[in-house]
Amino acid sequence: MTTVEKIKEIETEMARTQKNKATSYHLGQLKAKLAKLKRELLTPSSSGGGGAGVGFDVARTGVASVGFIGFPSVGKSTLMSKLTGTHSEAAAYEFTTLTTVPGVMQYRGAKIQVLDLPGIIQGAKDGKGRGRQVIAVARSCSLIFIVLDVSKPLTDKKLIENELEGFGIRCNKEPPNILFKKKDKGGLNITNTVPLTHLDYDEIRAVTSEYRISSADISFRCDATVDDLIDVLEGNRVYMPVVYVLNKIDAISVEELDLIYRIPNAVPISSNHEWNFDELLEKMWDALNLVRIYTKPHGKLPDYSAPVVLKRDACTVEDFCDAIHKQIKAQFRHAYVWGSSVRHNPQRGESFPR
Ligand SMILES: Nc1nc2c(ncn2[C@@H]2O[C@H](COP(=O)(O)OP(=O)(O)OP(=O)(O)O)[C@@H](O)[C@H]2O)c(=O)[nH]1
Ligand SMILES: [K+]
Ligand SMILES: [Mg+2]
Repeated sequence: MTTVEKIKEIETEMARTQKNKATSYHLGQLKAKLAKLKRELLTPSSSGGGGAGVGFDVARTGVASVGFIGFPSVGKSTLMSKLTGTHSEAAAYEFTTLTTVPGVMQYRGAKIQVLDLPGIIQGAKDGKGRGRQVIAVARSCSLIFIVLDVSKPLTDKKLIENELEGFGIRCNKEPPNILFKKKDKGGLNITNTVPLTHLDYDEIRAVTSEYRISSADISFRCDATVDDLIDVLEGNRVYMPVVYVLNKIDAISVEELDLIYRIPNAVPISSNHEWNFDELLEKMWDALNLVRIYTKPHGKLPDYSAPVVLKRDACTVEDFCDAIHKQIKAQFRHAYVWGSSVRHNPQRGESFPR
């Protein structure tokens, strides 16, 4: 039996098992087995799985990257060409784009790489079409635009999310707050700081036993599900910011537009007409979580024309120096930093430990 067939079998078994006290151990075990099989699909050693490959891996530039994921002909390439000025073939037939097409966008002083990708189909994560290579590229981006055609059923949104989930990508989700520490002996020590309403002891035991963990401290600091626990044990999940780009609003009525505006993290646009690009770019900027740093020569005004742009989780004075030139740190003495994160304006940033 192939891995995909084994996955199918477990999913069928799960669908016919009702969740109750008596079955929770069994269901926990099935979920853990499923997660392990899915990991097999993602590891390069298994047939056809793993990383991107020819035509899919492209040179990375810019401080951040945005990957476009969606079903065929939703307008990904049209959007890419309009945003970056780089031509990516767009046409009325499906699978016009067959490889990764990179482009660069300049926004608020930041150089952002945009990756137009081939359309995916349902079952992509299991190896249908080029889906796996496509999603592997998306996994390495800083942000994903899930592009949807608003004249198609909105259930497409869930289908795409499922494909990404199956590839270990978690959309707009924080990592579950579960502390896990494996030990050599002492058995399982399970504690929780909040009531666990989705998870019982049997399920936890089923999962840990499936992963051959007999001794560990597990501390739940959130109302976790069994999937959250498995995510922590698997450890290779990517917690990805996602913006839902609802394209082709020129093809629907104002009443329909009112409805789709309620979807969280979504921006309705028309790629063809360049409608609402401002809102899209603002959402993109917020989701990328970047900071702009302006240099100020001693006794002069800051140069507001060309910021150094860094990621918010890596924007210390040291990161700043490294972004300019690797050698700067050697001569560096101190910097004065103004802004919202400092204790007082300006704050003196000392030299780095060497
Ligand atoms: N009405 C309307 N049509 C659009 C819009 N954006 C794109 N299209 C049309 O949708 C069709 C597909 O556009 P593409 O940009 O090739 O779509 P894609 O998602 O890149 O397609 P694949 O590469 O095949 O997956 C083309 O005929 C476009 O002209 C839009 O805003 N409104
Ligand atoms: K197309
Ligand atoms: Mg395309």
